[in-house]
Amino acid sequence: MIEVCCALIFHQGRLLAVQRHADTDHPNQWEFPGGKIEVGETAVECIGREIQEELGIVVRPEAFLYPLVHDYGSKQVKLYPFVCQRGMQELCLTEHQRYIWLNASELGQPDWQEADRLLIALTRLEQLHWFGQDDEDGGKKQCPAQD
Ligand SMILES: Nc1nc2c([nH]c(=O)n2[C@@H]2O[C@H](COP(=O)(O)OP(=O)(O)OP(=O)(O)O)[C@@H](O)[C@H]2O)c(=O)[nH]1
Repeated sequence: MIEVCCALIFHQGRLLAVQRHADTDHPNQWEFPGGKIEVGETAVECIGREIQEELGIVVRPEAFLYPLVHDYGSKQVKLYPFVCQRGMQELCLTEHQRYIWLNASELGQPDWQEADRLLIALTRLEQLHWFGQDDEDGGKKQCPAQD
């Protein structure tokens, strides 16, 4: 079982999704930023490290959702989803090809990895109260190349 933390990062009431590169497992599919928990690391430490590495930002975990186990056939993944608010730094991708900010009604549109599609459906993600909420930095800081 691969234990993976992922971040549901909200900003101005929208949720961040990132797209995997074409040359990875699950090419071009969408997921939440995150990665595998390393030996000796807590889940909270993992999510902080992964988000710093992948997006170059510091996030503040606010809540966690029930973990979800999914069997891809070739691997079993246990996904630990953390709800986070975005920090103040610019968002710049190091391990994904694109990002998008989704509102609740757009959650079904990306071609998600299977575990993420299940997470969205089973937890009724569109009902999270963070959708539609504003946050403090007014959305001014974004990586220019991604706008
Ligand atoms: N980061 C992330 N990984 C996810 C999500 N959903 C999901 O099934 N996964 C799976 O969890 C694992 C996360 O691994 P990783 O981020 O550390 O590294 P990776 O994609 O290069 O995977 P790999 O080392 O197995 O090739 C992958 O097997 C990926 O397919 C998600 O929302 N975020």
